[in-house]
Amino acid sequence: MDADNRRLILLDGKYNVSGQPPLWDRSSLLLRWSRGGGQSRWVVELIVNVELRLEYGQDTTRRSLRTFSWGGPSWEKRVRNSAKVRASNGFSVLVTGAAGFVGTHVSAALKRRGDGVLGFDNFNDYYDPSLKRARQALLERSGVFIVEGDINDQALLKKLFEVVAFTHVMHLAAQAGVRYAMQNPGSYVHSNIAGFVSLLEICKSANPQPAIVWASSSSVYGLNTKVPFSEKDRTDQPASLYAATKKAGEEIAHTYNHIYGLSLTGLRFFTVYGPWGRPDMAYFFFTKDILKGKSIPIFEAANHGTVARDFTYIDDIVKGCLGALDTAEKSTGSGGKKSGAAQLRVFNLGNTSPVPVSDLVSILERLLKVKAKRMVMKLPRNGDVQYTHANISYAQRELGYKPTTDLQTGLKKFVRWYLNYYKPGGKKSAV
Ligand SMILES: O=C(O)[C@H]1O[C@H](OP(=O)(O)OP(=O)(O)OC[C@H]2O[C@@H](n3ccc(=O)[nH]c3=O)[C@H](O)[C@@H]2O)[C@H](O)[C@@H](O)[C@H]1O
Repeated sequence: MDADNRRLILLDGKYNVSGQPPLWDRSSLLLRWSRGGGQSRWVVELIVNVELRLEYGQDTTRRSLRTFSWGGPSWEKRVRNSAKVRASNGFSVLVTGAAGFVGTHVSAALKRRGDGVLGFDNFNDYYDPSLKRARQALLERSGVFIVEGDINDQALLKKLFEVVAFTHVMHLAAQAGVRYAMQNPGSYVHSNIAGFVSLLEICKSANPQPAIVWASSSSVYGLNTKVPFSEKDRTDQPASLYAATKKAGEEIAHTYNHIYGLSLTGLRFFTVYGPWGRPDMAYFFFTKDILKGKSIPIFEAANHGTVARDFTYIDDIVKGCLGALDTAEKSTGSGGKKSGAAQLRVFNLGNTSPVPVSDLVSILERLLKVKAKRMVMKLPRNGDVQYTHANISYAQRELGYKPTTDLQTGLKKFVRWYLNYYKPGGKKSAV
């Protein structure tokens, strides 16, 4: 919509965004006495206060992106208890996206080794929120409290930093999924860009500033054809808005590191899978549909080219995340002021052995003992790339990262969890 169109529709009073009140209620009419060209007249001016933020920065289309209630002495006590460090030299970690797939596993692992962990999640309905609630229940049993809120809520984040002096932030809250970006682009900007900036704003002003480890993505390599992907490769041709927002996150990280001395480590995850995984991912919904006898779309590239992923098992990713936290140096600033250069890193966390999607389906068939109804389709141009393959030598050297789970072994664990979780009366197994 061009500016003039927008103005006309605004004058009509019909233009609104995602069920929000019309934008013009923030606008005003001005009556001005104008002189010029030998004439004097009254001029009516419409001051249009259009905030693009309303279109892309806010995502109110989701049921769960609502206002949350928080605060009060018993709430603060729960926050403090959850974040309390039990091991000597342990960390106090704020984990955003704690009810998510990776967030749950990382929170549980940190808690197990005696770190203080406070979870944070908005429980949005991108996929079945009951799975997030089940993960929350698991974490609660191990002593991790998840604060319900959105990372764009600066008052809430600020409050958390007043209650707890977090040493680290593990930032995993994000809008994931490469294909969904075409349906709901605003949700990617809301979480992965505006939300990240909101969090960094609070971290930069915190005293002490925490060190931040956050989830980037293998998708930043976009249309690159040189494999394996190395951190030194170009990342300027993303194939999806998801990838573009993760790439933007890496640039934003650079800025906050440069200006405020925040210690920042980005982790480029490669197609993470495993128990308690994300139902929007192919291995998960393939399992569901194979069991239901539904056909599954298997993508192939032009000329029957193989589509493959460097599928990485969740336990390996968790080790990489902990390695990143353990080697993160302190931020150098305090109260919004930098006092020296701070650490800035980006690592690939992959498995270094890409597997064709058709082989993934064969493994699932064997494990489920059901023949899949395969429907081979051309790779759609909606965000997917043909191939991913991580070079992990940098993470190996710096983080001691060494993936040990092949796809067959990892999927076996996933399928065992899946069958147990979705059986009648299931949903209680441990991480
Ligand atoms: O590494 C990442 O950073 C990203 O990993 C994940 O993206 P992808 O690698 O695309 O995973 P996923 O959708 O499971 O598709 C797997 C394979 O199945 C193929 N695929 C997919 C759907 C389908 O219907 N058919 C099909 O063949 C498809 O072509 C692909 O080859 C995360 O979702 C994303 O959030 C991000 O974290």
